[in-house]
Amino acid sequence: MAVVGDLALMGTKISPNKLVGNLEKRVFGFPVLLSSRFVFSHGRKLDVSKSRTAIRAVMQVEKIHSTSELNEGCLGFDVVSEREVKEKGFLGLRKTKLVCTIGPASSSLDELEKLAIAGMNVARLNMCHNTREWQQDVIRKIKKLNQEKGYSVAVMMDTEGNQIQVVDHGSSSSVKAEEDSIWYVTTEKFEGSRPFTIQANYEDFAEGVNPGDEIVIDGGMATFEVIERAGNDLRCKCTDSGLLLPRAKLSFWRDGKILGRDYDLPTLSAKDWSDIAFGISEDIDFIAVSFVKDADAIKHLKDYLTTKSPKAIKVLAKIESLESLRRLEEIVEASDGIMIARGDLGVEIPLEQIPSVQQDITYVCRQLNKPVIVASQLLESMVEYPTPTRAEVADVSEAVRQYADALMLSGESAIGSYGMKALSVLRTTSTRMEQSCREENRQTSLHQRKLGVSLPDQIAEQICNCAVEMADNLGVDAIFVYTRHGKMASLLSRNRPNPPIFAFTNDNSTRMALNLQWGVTPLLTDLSDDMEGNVKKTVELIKGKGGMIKKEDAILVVSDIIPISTAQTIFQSIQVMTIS
Ligand SMILES: Nc1ncnc2c1ncn2[C@@H]1O[C@H](COP(=O)(O)OP(=O)(O)O)[C@@H](O)[C@H]1O
Ligand SMILES: C=C(OP(=O)(O)O)C(=O)O
Ligand SMILES: [K+]
Ligand SMILES: [Mg+2]
Repeated sequence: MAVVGDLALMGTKISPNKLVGNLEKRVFGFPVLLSSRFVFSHGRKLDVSKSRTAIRAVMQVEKIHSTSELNEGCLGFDVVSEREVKEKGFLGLRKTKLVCTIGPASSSLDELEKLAIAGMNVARLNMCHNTREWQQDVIRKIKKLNQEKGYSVAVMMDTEGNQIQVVDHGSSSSVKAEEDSIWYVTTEKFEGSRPFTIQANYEDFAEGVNPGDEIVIDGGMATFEVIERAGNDLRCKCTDSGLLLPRAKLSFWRDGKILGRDYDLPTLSAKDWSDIAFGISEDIDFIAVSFVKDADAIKHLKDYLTTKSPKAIKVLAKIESLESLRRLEEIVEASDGIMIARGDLGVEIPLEQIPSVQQDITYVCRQLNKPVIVASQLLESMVEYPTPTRAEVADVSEAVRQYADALMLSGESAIGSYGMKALSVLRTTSTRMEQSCREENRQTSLHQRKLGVSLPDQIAEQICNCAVEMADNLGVDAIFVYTRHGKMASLLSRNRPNPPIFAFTNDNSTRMALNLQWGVTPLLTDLSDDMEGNVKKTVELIKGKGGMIKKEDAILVVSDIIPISTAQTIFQSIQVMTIS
């Protein structure tokens, strides 16, 4: 190993241009066997308040050895990504992650495996539907497929929540409300259906509603005008005819504005807590919390999970109400990720606001480095038909262009006959748009807010920003990151690099959590404090897979492996190597 340069920088600001400039001079001047390496090191005793602390950036050029004394080990490459790399090469890997809601149409082992093969990264169980036994059976089937067949599908539980704005007309199919017909909305509970009667699921649903107010069903499926209020019940006239579906959602409007209603109900109901306990015992990976109002419920759940769950379950907040939009930043900060639940959001805010709200939420999530899922009605027509509408394809493309981390199917995969086809539309549409974004170099216009407060966090962030700029400028084939908790992988992903990010971790919950992160392929492997050894070992293991990594492929390596022993120095580094 020859140290060819040594520069000491004051503070944490390191110009990416300078790094890239140096790298180009060095790397391209050397034969392919040589690699260039930047090491930023800092001791644990560094005091953040002392901003003048010098950080040494040591530039080294070393020969990558192809040694035979590698640690024994294996590489948890899921079968789907492995096949995709072999078929399409590193740059052909899809970046946008796919979530599928599992329902009666997709719950058999066979159907689940088909979805896994077609690219499902996360399976979602909506706790509004079906029984505990059914849910348990689905979760166990997914775990079985992962274990026995080498898939890596994470499991997400989506809480029922206190869904108060739900009404039912007592029939399992839709009912048409004709213009001028008179209907009753009642809190009375009865079995079966009564003509022109809708049951509300919450006693006080009519609180504060006056005659003349409008009731809008499912964001515009049908509209009623309130004629009279009698106790808790409402007598209404249909002013815009349309369909009432089972479990329809409603909103109240006055003078063209939605009535924001503050029901004093906890975000997580007693049933939700019981479902969460069940989820922990079934080793699920994500909990998506419905109808989040503020950060408190998220913090509460995260505290609860810290004491009750042996592994790190990630908590996602669903943005689907006016309240959650008003407190967006605090909710995003408190959670591990966000779902833009456009179904209910479209009931709570005017539909025409959904596209801009979606854009705002995806932007805030990227700034605060939290993965974001765009959900609901992406390919709704495919619940019935084998092809999507052109408008649906355009909607999916736009979500990908906004760099959402993940796209979600609901009824398309839960009850539709064309779940597999819908998933393949998401796959091909996202791959196409990702390619356009790369060609246009769109990610260079991303402005990332500085996140890190402590010096180590600032260093990690700067390293990842620089690493991605280098990776894109150099046109490397892949980025390798060695990470225990996934932090560096997510900071790299946040910059939406052109090459794929392979995240090597020794923690299965990190691996599963990274399933939602744009452009990251998580791999499970044992890691040691010896970075050199980790890199050599994983490169050899990938080489051993055959047909994946080629001679002269350039790999950019980032590491944040923090030594278990606190006495040791933390090494965070960017290294570029060429495969020999
Ligand atoms: N586990 C399930 N069992 C039965 N039906 C389900 C299940 N999950 C979802 N569905 C069906 O798929 C539709 C779309 O799913 P989703 O968007 O999650 O629910 P919802 O429409 O209730 O918000 C639901 O309306 C429901 O008919
Ligand atoms: C995803 C959503 O939530 P759910 O399907 O649970 O209503 C939504 O409202 O868009
Ligand atoms: K739900
Ligand atoms: Mg919802």
